[in-house]
Amino acid sequence: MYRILVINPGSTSTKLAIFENEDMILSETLRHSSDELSRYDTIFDQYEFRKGVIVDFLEKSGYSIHDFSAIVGRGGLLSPIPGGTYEVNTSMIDELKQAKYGEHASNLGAVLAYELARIAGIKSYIVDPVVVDELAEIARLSGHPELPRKSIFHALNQKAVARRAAAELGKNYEDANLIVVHMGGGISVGAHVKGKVVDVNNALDGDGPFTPERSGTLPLTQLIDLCFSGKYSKEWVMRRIKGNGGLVAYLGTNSAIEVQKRISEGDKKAEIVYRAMSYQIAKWIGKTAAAMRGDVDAIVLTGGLAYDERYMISWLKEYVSFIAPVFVYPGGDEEKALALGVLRVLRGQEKAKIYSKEAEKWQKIMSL
Ligand SMILES: Nc1ncnc2c1ncn2[C@@H]1O[C@H](COP(=O)(O)OP(=O)(O)O)[C@@H](O)[C@H]1O
Ligand SMILES: CCCC(=O)OP(=O)(O)O
Repeated sequence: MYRILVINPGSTSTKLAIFENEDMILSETLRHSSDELSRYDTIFDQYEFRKGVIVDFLEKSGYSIHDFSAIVGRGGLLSPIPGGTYEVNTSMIDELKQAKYGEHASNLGAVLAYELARIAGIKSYIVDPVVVDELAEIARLSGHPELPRKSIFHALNQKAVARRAAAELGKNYEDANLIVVHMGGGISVGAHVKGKVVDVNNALDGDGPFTPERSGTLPLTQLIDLCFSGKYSKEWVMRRIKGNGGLVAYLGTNSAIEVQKRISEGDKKAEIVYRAMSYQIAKWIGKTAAAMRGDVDAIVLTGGLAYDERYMISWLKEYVSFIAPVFVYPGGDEEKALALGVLRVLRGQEKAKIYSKEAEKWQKIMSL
């Protein structure tokens, strides 16, 4: 029997789980408020805080770090690579620590898994990191050659729930056309065409609907004016669009649970802002349906916000049900997908990929 520790750092949460083979025997989600996270200047500054959450979880549940066969973390901002299970290595860790490809909580997944695995003398892995890139050539153009579009999204959960939806439709994932919408701290809307995510908004960098903590796409020239007004630093502007944008900017909270409560108590501003977020998500779904020429088998809604049947899900259904049937998978399958990715490697069904080799191969293909 293999016992696997799963570490999933999100922008608003840390999710932990313990698997014995395919079975999840324990799990916990710790939610982090924007105030709590605003104490840290960089993602790496959160390392001790997030590690403390894991140590507490293990202590509470009576496990030691020596009880595991392997540790798997959510994969962060690396060079673009194909999907799969990767063994964590030092070149990956160096890039994540330096935030070479940007700052996001998922950068801590590999680092935490690696450091804890080192103590236990076992291996650590990541699966389908946020930089999985399957974009169609046409989707890479932004409107200016110096600013190509990038594939940064909830690849792990998008792929996992897309397979679940395809199975529900009686199809193989490789034969299905799906729009998958992950709604967490960030929001990504992916066009899954026959097993590949051929288009998706960059969920991290100012592209897409606004989210619990991000601004999404902003009016471009107004943003440029703000940046050059002389009043703000680059760091300040970055913070305003990532971490302090979206619900945090309008309502002072990254918690949709809190926003729902305010709406049910009659708070009109909370209702307008939350409705605007659903309206923007719906517009991205419509735009993605057009990119798929309307050939959509199902729309899949997932992530933390998909628990909100009363407002978010019912509003979205009003807007987009005309496109295709809507499946709702609240939360998602991230922890299971991480554990299964590692199990395939431990059982010898798949070889773990090597990060630098895959990144190099990808770069060669892209420069053809
Ligand atoms: N039961 C729920 N009802 C409504 N919103 C929820 C619920 N659970 C979580 N959320 C909201 O989902 C968002 C976080 O989603 P999640 O997928 O856990 O994000 P992340 O992994 O980015 O931290 C938060 O705004 C949180 O308040
Ligand atoms: C970096 C893209 C994935 C993302 O936005 O994750 P969170 O929802 O955890 O912030």
